Amino acid sequence: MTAATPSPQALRLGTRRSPLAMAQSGQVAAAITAATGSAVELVEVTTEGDVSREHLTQIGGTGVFAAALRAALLAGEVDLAVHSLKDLPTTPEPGLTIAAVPVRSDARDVLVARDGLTLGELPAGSRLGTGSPRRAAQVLALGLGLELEPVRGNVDTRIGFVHDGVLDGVLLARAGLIRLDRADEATEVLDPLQVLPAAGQGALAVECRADDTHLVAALAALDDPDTRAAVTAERALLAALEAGCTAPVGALAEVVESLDADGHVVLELFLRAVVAAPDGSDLLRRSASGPFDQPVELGRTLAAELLEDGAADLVTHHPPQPDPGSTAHDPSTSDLSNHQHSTERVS
Ligand SMILES: NCc1[nH]cc(CCC(=O)O)c1CC(=O)O
Repeated sequence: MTAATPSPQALRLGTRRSPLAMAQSGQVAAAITAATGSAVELVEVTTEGDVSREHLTQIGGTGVFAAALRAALLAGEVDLAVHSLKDLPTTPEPGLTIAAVPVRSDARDVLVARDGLTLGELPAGSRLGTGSPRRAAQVLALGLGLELEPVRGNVDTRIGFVHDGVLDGVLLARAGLIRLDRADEATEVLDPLQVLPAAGQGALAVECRADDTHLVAALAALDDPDTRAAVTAERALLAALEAGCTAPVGALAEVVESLDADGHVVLELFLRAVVAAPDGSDLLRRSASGPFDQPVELGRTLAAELLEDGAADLVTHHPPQPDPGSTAHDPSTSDLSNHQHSTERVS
């Protein structure tokens, strides 16, 4: 994807320069042009997350990708930006609005492993890379004896670790592979029954200045109400849990048809969630459904239930106490779980 020829009338779409960001920005730009007839040019915005070689959890986590794009929007340097919703902090940015949530791609995670292997086929001791405490915890909880290694870098870099034999596999979002036209490289699509995706995974947010009323109205053409309702429920759940717990969270809401008391078909949201101890030693799973038009209430209700179940205690999971005075190494404070104790969430 290359930047369009600059044109004074074109809408300026601020984007990170990673292949995935360029792909999804280009796809949204094409959809805007198709829906509104407006030309859209891509304007590269460098973010700290792209420049730094530090592990993402050490430079402030998920918000770094969004922050520079939001600053460029507020400064009037660009007119709109496309975010991966799962990378967008749950707190709204004053002065900006999410004008469209386009139709969601696949929300699920995938495994890209050597020799076409699935999780169940990988031998115990196999090493899997992920930068996501959520993915690590849920895969560890399967009890397969797999080892999880923190990795970062773009999709190409991470898959490269498998091709180069550095790792036996990596865990990624299927949506990213689809947008890069690489979905066929996955060796297994992980069932949400076992690995729930991040809140908002697979969905995009198109953000612009709230007072840019013409653009807000034009972008509404790209909005998908089902996706917006689902990710609103997932993000309300995440926001409510973030207030009281630092453990990794997975969440997936789907629009389902249900029958009301009179036998009429009504749309509902079905929300599933997991909160996991970072070492996978403990997981809380719950689901709930509610009216389509009350996604925030659904997310908050399910979060409250998970907190009642003890979600806030999961990150400080205490294995059986060693003998008093013992300085035995606690496996939950290994290098990997220290990364996972970050209060910032990564995918
Ligand atoms: N954390 C980085 C990130 N942000 C969005 C996606 C994929 C696309 C999406 O989930 O919308 C990815 C890559 C990945 O997790 O594999």
